[in-house]
Amino acid sequence: MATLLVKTASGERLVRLGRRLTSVGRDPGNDVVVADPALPATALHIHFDGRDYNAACHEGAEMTVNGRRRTTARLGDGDRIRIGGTDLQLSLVEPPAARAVPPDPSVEAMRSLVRLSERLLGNSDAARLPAALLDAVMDVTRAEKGFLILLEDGELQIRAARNLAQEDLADAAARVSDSIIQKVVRTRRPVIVADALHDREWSGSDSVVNLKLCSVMCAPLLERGEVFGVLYLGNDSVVNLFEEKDLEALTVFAAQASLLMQNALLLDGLRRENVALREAAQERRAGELLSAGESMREVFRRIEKVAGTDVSVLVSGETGTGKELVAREIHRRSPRAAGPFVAVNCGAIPEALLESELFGHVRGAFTGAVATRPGKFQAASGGTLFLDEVGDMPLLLQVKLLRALADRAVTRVGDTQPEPVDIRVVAASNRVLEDEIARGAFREDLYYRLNVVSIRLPPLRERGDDVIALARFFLQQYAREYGSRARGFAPGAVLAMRRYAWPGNVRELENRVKKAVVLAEKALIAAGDLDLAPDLLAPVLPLQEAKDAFQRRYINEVLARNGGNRTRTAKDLGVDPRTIFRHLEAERRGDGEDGGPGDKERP
Ligand SMILES: Nc1ncnc2c1ncn2[C@@H]1O[C@H](COP(=O)(O)OP(=O)(O)OP(=O)(O)O)[C@@H](O)[C@H]1O
Repeated sequence: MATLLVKTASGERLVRLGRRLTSVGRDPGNDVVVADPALPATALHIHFDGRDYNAACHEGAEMTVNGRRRTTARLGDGDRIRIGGTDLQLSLVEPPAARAVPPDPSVEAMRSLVRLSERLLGNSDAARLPAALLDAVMDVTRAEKGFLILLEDGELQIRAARNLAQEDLADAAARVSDSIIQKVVRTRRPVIVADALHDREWSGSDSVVNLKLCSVMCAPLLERGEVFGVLYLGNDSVVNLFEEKDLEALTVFAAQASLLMQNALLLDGLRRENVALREAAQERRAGELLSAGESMREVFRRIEKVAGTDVSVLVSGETGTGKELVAREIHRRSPRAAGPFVAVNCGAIPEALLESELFGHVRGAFTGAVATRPGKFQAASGGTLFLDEVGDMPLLLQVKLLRALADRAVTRVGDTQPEPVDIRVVAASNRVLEDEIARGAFREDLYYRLNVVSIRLPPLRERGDDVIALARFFLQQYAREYGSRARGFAPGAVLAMRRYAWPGNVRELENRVKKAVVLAEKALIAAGDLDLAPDLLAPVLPLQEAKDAFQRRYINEVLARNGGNRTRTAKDLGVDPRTIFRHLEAERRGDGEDGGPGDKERP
């Protein structure tokens, strides 16, 4: 039968060509596996057509036959193929020497090591690889115990300790000689100790004497010349067990082991980093308000200031600006973070049910009240109660809410006994509560109780480049979630997003980006994908009109911050109080309504 002599840097071996088609390459799936990094996964095929052997090299590989470059070749006896760093020689007659001469044990050991390395190549699990490596090397040496030790933060850590039965060794640290390991680490060279107890160099070492060591072999694991660990093999019952050639084999194996370990450690690090990044992204999504610019600076400052206290906070801002997210962030950073965060949308619950929803009810309090039930106040005990759309709460309930907040106690519907509750309240409204007070639709005393500190969220259109930063964040998140090919925004889309007024604020941005990402057919999302047609874009105003609009908004905002106090607002803005008065007059004429926070002068 024809044979192929495979010669690589690490040795030679003979392979019988028993199949019609024999594949050769680095991949473990080949018939002839060669651990040559210069080879592609499959480098060539040798085809036996019943009479001749024909070699065909694969794309990406370069083959020479008897020194001449070829892609295919009919092979004759003794022909030499070179591919990558590997030589292959075909023999059509089995060499008699192969049968006559007994195999050289060191070559055999080397071959076993190569085979083992090939087998271990697929093992990239940094936790399990050390034990597998030791089992493999102990298989081909006569060691009865093996240790794989890594240098971690300057300390030597035993990552695996095995016996011949492929079991973990207990009390591993007490079974190795520190002096031998230290020498290998220091000199970066392997060490063989034939009879440790009688060796002049080692017989004085405490660890050697205490452990009654006989034969030890230890080789460094190197990465770019630096030691990152050692392979340590020992036998405590036989002296002169290891010979120089065993050390050679161990050195070769240690070089392979170094590569495999580095590879596995690198992969392990990348895996862990990947998990950490994913978790960070999730956490950010769930808990953090994103902002790249200045516009939210005041919001963040206030969140930080109030989070540690128990004061009530009123969050205002248009729909979709992130009011609930702010409430959650305050809770998350507060001493109540381990307690519940309970949100109630006061505008979404029918008036008749809201009281029982908030304060709970006793059995039989009304038709359908078949059992006594706690309300959201009780559920939030020890945590934070978020009252969303508080401006939609009916006046009668506002009185009860005020009492509950003042007394820190609630009375269930149908009950007479108040029960204490320990909660912190964060309220939100997208109505301007000062206007509601002026209309007589919101109680002023409740407003002051809720608004100990106010946080106003600017609409998205006033947040400058936040719109782009948020859009990119949502794009990345949804592209990952939906496996979309979208990778970024086309310049037209960026322009359109900057110009659009975003009446639905961050929620609208998130929804538009999500839809575009899901439907994306190209890597770059265009303005049309976001449904931002030119007629949706805010018109460009003459400069004076834009200035007037900004001034109006700004004065309203400062008035709101000052609870409608005109004198304080004028002082803050550095203008005459008459300017504020004229502004309010103009506003009143503009919307045709009477009243407003400016009507009541507060101290
Ligand atoms: N700064 C931000 N960073 C990341 N996501 C945000 C941000 N602001 C808002 N969002 C997202 O936008 C959506 C709307 O936010 P949220 O519900 O907090 O707004 P809201 O002001 O309470 O809305 P509404 O007044 O309609 O109740 C949510 O999905 C939220 O996660």
